Amino acid sequence: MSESTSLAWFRRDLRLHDNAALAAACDADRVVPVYCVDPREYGDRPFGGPDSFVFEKTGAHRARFRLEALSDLRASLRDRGSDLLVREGTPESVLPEVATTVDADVVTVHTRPTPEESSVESAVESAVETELRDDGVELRRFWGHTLTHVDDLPMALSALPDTYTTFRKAVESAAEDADADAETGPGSARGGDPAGGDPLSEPTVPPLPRDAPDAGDLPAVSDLAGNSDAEFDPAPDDRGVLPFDGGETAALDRVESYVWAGDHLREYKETRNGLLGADYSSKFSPWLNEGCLSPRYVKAEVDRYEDRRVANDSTYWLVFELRWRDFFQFQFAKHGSDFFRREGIRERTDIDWRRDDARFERWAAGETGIPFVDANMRELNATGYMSNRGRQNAASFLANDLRLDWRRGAAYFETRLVDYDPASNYGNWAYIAGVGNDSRDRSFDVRWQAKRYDENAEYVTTWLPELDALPAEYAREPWKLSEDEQASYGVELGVDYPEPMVDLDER
Ligand SMILES: Cc1cc2nc3c(=O)[nH]c(=O)nc-3n(C[C@H](O)[C@H](O)[C@H](O)COP(=O)(O)OP(=O)(O)OC[C@H]3O[C@@H](n4cnc5c(N)ncnc54)[C@H](O)[C@@H]3O)c2cc1C
Repeated sequence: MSESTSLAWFRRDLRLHDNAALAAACDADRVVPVYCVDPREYGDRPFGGPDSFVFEKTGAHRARFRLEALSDLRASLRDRGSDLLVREGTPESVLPEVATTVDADVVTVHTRPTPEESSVESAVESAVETELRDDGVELRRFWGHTLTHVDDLPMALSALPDTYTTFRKAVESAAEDADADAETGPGSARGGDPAGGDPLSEPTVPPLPRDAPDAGDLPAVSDLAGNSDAEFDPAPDDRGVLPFDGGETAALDRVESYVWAGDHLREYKETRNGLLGADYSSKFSPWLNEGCLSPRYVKAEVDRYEDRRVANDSTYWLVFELRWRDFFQFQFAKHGSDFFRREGIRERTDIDWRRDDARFERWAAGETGIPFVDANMRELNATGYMSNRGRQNAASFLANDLRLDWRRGAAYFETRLVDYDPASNYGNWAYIAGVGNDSRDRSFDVRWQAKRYDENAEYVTTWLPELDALPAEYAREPWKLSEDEQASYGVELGVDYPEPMVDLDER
């Protein structure tokens, strides 16, 4: 009998642990792991219909992180006698060719609910059907990037509640019922993934077949993100919260150091709104979004921590936040590309969104004259990361104070964020702009927020050293300085630091 062969198509699931697609691929006798560097994910892209603008799809921070993650995955596979084939090209052109070369029977992949990702899957599916029909090759999709498996949702996707609290309560209660079932009897029969809520263990990956083509080289950051990040300096900025090394190895190290060695999980709920330093929040997001870390693995570590150390509001809250992540993933599965419309899923046509390139550029560069917004934008530009508190304020300022098309801000985040995910990013932006999953006013009073979360102006002066000489109140609100005070502190508004773009007193 001839041996069976599978292609394990890696995308944003760059890990060996809890990887349903890889585990299924490893049921075959021979496995060829492949990654496609898809040119559509890089370079300049238009966005937004008639009023369209151009933005760079993947900036240097995320490109760097992704390449490190690929290199780490390749090293792990090589340690196990396998390898990772890396090809530049669209998956629908690369995969049929590799499948033919190694005589594959099946291609396994993790499916994604977001429109661009799922259209690539469809293109691969039809290429495989058209080109490899006589060979009987099939594309098998697996769900593997959320905490709750799609098959375990307590409702159909079409009936998914559009408010987070209703969603969360339903999912929490279903998870409790499943736990009770697991304790009292046989597990429920569920398709797709044998593990239920538990992470899958790493499969045994067979050696790379001898007839597999050459593994190929990884591209350089400059090959992928050469445009708007011409000044990108791969050396980490020492003001950044973490260096964010890409890859599963660094991801598991971060879980170990945040949860166990540093013992930070016990106070996560109290510290999570911080702005400075490595440990006010988990910083798991880049690894979760490139798939170096599975959310089910994180939840299993939280459970273990609750058993061994403490179960409190903080341990609950980390999982609560992971459910927010799930919420937006499932929302995209329900509403699809409606999320990218300016009117959003709520079809709001009553907001007068403006286009003003100069004002947008000031926001993007961190030159608005509002220190709390500027410091956050400069952190994003320098490091690819911004805290959740910062994202809420920077997004709200663009959407609700400047009233610029919120999607342009979201697209800017898409370029820059090291942890960008379409559902988390556009879902949160739409929410704050008032066109997403909440009918309440979600705008932020940026002055109040700065006072509440950066009272001593430590954060703003870290990223705006030109305000360092000022007392905290003025560093937060430099427009209050009289001319005499500007002279005495040596900070001239309009010269050393911009005049504010809007009068926040008129809010
Ligand atoms: C305008 C805006 C854009 C955003 N864009 C992204 C994005 O592209 N990618 C992204 O992962 N997160 C995004 N977020 C959510 C959140 O800001 C980040 O997940 C968080 O700051 C990452 O840091 P952390 O891992 O330390 O978070 P923690 O506070 O430690 O939270 C743990 C995990 O929970 C998840 N999470 C927490 N808050 C949210 C949330 N509001 N929505 C979805 N998931 C959440 C993340 O996976 C995070 O890693 C955005 C938020 C806003 C307001």
